[in-house]
Amino acid sequence: MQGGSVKGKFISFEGIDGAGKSTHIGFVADFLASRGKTVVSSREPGGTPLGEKLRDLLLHEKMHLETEALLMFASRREHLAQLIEPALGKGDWVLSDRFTDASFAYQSGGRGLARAKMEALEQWVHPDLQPDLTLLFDVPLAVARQRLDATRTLDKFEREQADFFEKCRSEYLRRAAQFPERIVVIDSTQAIEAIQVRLADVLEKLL
Ligand SMILES: Nc1ncnc2c1ncn2[C@@H]1O[C@H](COP(=O)(O)OP(=O)(O)OP(=O)(O)O)[C@@H](O)[C@H]1O
Ligand SMILES: Cc1cn([C@H]2C[C@H](O)[C@@H](COP(=O)(O)O)O2)c(=O)[nH]c1=O
Repeated sequence: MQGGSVKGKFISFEGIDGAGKSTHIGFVADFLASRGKTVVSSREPGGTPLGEKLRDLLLHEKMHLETEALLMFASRREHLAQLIEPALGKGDWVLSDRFTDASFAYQSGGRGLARAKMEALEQWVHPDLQPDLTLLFDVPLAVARQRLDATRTLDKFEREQADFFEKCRSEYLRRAAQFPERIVVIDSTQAIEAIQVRLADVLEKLL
């Protein structure tokens, strides 16, 4: 799924807020390191100094939905140029807490921006590169809300209503059905240990 000169592997982590992505990134990094891989963990929006400034705006400022989509892809463009592509070129494994599936889920699914606009941005920003594997942590909304409420001060996205997240989740699942060779759906209602057994099984197949 990657461009010709790329040597490492690229794994993205997706799911609605509170689904449990971040909890498992450390496990995946340790698992891959134990198999001799050099691992770079990052996130979107963010992952570079400029991307982190954009993240701060995106998570805290109200803006037009097209501005939001464009800034997500601006952050992504920088992330690809500064971190993802150089790391893959060196043979490193890149783990990204979210990538373009999140834009489809949140800006198209949640906010209602036409999918064709998202596809155009994707074609512009990374026409020849997709993750080798996307782990989609899927939970019913009520479970995600309960986990979030227990832990933190909510950002702009996390304060959205239930309907918004139902639409984000539906779009994620629609994309999983569209790209079954890339996106693996993980039932994130399971206990953390059971999820890790499943992750190890999925990762073995990528090594
Ligand atoms: N399988 C699980 N069972 C029980 N609790 C879990 C599970 N997975 C994650 N949690 C807990 O849920 C909370 C949210 O998890 P986490 O931060 O990993 O979610 P996230 O998907 O990364 O959220 P966000 O996208 O908002 O950053 C944390 O307190 C975490 O310990
Ligand atoms: C990449 C990307 C992210 N988002 C949203 C999804 C989340 O609510 C936040 C990031 O917060 P997290 O705690 O690091 O998951 O940003 C989005 O709407 N569109 C995107 O492309």
